[in-house]
Amino acid sequence: MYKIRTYNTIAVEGLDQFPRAQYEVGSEIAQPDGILLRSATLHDLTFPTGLKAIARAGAGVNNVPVERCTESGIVVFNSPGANANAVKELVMAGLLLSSRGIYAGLSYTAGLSEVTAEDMGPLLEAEKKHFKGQELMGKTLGVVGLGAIGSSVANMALGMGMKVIGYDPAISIDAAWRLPNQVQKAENLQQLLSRSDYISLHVPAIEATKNLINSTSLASIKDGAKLLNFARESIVNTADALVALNTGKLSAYVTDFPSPELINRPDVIALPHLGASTREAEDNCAIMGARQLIEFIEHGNIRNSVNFPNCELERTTAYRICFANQNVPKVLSQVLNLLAEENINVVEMLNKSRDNIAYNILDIDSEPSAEVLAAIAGTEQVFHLRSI
Ligand SMILES: NC(=O)C1=CN([C@@H]2O[C@H](COP(=O)(O)OP(=O)(O)OC[C@H]3O[C@@H](n4cnc5c(N)ncnc54)[C@H](O)[C@@H]3O)[C@@H](O)[C@H]2O)C=CC1
Ligand SMILES: O=C(O)CCC(=O)C(=O)O
Repeated sequence: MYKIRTYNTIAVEGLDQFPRAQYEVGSEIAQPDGILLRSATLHDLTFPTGLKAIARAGAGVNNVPVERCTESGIVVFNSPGANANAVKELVMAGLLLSSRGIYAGLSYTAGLSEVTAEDMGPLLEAEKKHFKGQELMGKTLGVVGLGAIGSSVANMALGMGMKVIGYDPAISIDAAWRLPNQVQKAENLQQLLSRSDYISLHVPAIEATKNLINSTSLASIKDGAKLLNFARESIVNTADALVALNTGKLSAYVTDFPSPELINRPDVIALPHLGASTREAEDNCAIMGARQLIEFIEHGNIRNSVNFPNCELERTTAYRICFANQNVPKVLSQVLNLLAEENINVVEMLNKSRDNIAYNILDIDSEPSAEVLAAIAGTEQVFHLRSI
């Protein structure tokens, strides 16, 4: 019986992927083979013995100690693109909320319950001047990070008649293909900031993006620009953003990651991390995460990992060995020799590497003995071995 520990509320559609005859799934499981989670932080987790993989039902893995997982041979997955549409739609709402008097107007009308039907019309017509906004059409949106969400946001904005400028120094080939050619390329962040009426952030929370938006970068923005942060709190220096709001340099800050000093300001739209909170996105992420765990646990296949090479081999025999090693010469040949000494034939194999990790899937024609498995596990540079 395999065991999956869940953190956070995971969509039932994802949990239903685990056949209950083979899997026990729950939030109280102590010695799991796999973990399926959303935003819960695992940084203080002591890895339970036997933990093989962690699947983040979502995009950002800043809540997972990825480096420590790699050192312990634990594969970490995310679900790329699975919630991109949900975030894009909320960015669209953020653009509109920061441009039109929607929130202030709603608050105003909510206080009119005592006004008579006769007085209502004239009153609204007299007061609406307080809630005038601006249109998005013709304005420039700067998109920082052109991955799954950023490229989708860029497309949406073009569809709304905006001009779009994008910045992503590490854009993937797939993401570049997804981008319409109307998206102008910024040579650097400063150029993007200086040309944008709206700036939307879609980068991961990593060391390189910490405080990406700070007093120095904010100095480059157009007076009165609006900033949208649906990425992570750490990407914007809140104190510096507040100064920019107070001086009018920024006219609005829309954030999915508010801190206390941002609450109850008319120029801040603060949401409780709602970017991916749609039924569709939660289903997509949970299903993707669950399937990735099942593939890995049952077959050693790796799809959408953030720390191991992706490596998938259709199963050709009843016996499969999967192992990871430091990406140096001769390790694979040593393992093949150990198998050959036991007269075990390799029917199919796949070897993939990523940075300093190599991962191997070997379909073999007979069951490996405990001795040969121990010899492989003891091979220098091998740090993860399973016989499935
Ligand atoms: N508010 C919410 O509920 C959600 C927030 N997110 C956040 O959005 C982030 C992005 O998500 P995806 O687009 O799905 O990820 P992605 O991996 O598809 O795209 C991220 C892009 O950022 C680029 N990038 C990295 N460093 C950069 C830098 N310094 N400057 C400019 N670009 C840089 C990468 O090259 C990549 O193209 C996630 O890491 C997560 O933190 C994601 C989903 C939901
Ligand atoms: O699970 C969630 O609601 C958060 C999603 C998110 O932030 C992400 O996918 O990076």
